[in-house]
Amino acid sequence: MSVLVTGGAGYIGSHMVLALLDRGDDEVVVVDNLSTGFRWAVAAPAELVVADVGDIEAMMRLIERRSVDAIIHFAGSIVVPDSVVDPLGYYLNNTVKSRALIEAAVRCGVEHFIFSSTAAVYGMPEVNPVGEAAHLAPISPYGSSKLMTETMLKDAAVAHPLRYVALRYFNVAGADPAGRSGQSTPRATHLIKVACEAALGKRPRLEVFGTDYPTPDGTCIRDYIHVSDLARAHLLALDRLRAGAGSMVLNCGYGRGYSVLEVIDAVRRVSGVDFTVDHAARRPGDPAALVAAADLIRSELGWRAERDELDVIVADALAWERSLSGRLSA
Ligand SMILES: NC(=O)c1ccc[n+]([C@@H]2O[C@H](COP(=O)([O-])OP(=O)(O)OC[C@H]3O[C@@H](n4cnc5c(N)ncnc54)[C@H](O)[C@@H]3O)[C@@H](O)[C@H]2O)c1
Ligand SMILES: O=c1ccn([C@@H]2O[C@H](COP(=O)(O)OP(=O)(O)O[C@H]3O[C@H](CO)[C@@H](O)[C@H](O)[C@H]3O)[C@@H](O)[C@H]2O)c(=O)[nH]1
Repeated sequence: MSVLVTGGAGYIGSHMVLALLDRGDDEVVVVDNLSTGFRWAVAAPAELVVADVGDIEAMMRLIERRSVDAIIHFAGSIVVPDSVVDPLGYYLNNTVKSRALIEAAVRCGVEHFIFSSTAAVYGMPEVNPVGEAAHLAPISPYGSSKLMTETMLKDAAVAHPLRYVALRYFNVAGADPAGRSGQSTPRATHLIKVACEAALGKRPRLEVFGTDYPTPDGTCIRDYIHVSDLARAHLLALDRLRAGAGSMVLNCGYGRGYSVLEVIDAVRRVSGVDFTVDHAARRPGDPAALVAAADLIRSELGWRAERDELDVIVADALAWERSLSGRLSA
């Protein structure tokens, strides 16, 4: 039996492949169209198939050839502001193509499906920490495209012998502690990555988007989760599904938030570099605070955080950023 990891050449997917291989699950096949991922990010002996998850026939052939019993679906488009500019592109890549993949799974009898959802399904939550039962009101096409996939999975799981876990990631950060993978996308927009680039002189400065939010220091608060802790949550979800558990929707965060200024302090502290920080206008669509209620994932999966110190997340991200320059041309 193989695990199919879509988007396994990308940031989080490449850590998932490492987590599977590290625990001895060697039958791993990756599907990635390399639109933002990297061939080198797929660790051996995982097989990389360069294909599009929307190609239902190709997905069915692959599922049959590798006897896939579980799909972990990371492939997608991820930049929230881009989704506002190109909503139909986001609905195509995230929703329409996920529908094709789910149909391939159903037609081939794959019973276990894990989906990368997002805290963006909550929009601007009225209460923090935000629980899984909170009102779902995405404010971007990106968040809507992910919520629509959650809905398809919910309905498909009623009609077919398919069980799924939708994991709603909060802000994913950090890198493999052993230095084998990390966030590599050029022109990244994520705060910790951008701050590490500024600390290493790859950017002239960091801009703080908004200092007048109703938070203690006026900047936005987010729940940053280490990518290795997140990958481990997927392993546990996979084990639960294979053991017969029912479908679940779970937040992935630590339940603790840090402001933009606290993150900048951590990057300055860990790097020892006092890089330039400018105050800028609010970025459209940013909620003031987004922190996970993280009890359900602990009770349902027995998940425990291992790298939840902000300085550890930053140190891993910084180490990866230092090692990155030579790799991107590969
Ligand atoms: N990074 C975060 O903070 C975050 C937060 C919440 C949810 N997520 C979700 O996690 C998943 C992975 O995100 P990431 O940060 O690793 O992004 P990423 O861009 O590094 O990885 C996405 C991968 O999917 C591939 N891909 C995209 N469209 C494809 C398609 N149609 N067919 C085949 N491959 C395709 C890309 O080439 C890339 O390798 C995404 O679904 C994203 O929405 C990420
Ligand atoms: O140069 C920067 C970059 C970010 N920020 C701020 O930092 C915070 C975090 O921003 P970012 O790292 O871009 O993450 P989010 O916009 O919170 O979105 C991430 O986290 C969401 C879940 O919480 C996911 O759905 C998204 O895919 C993922 O990009 C926000 O307040 C931003 O305004 C800055 O001030 N300056």
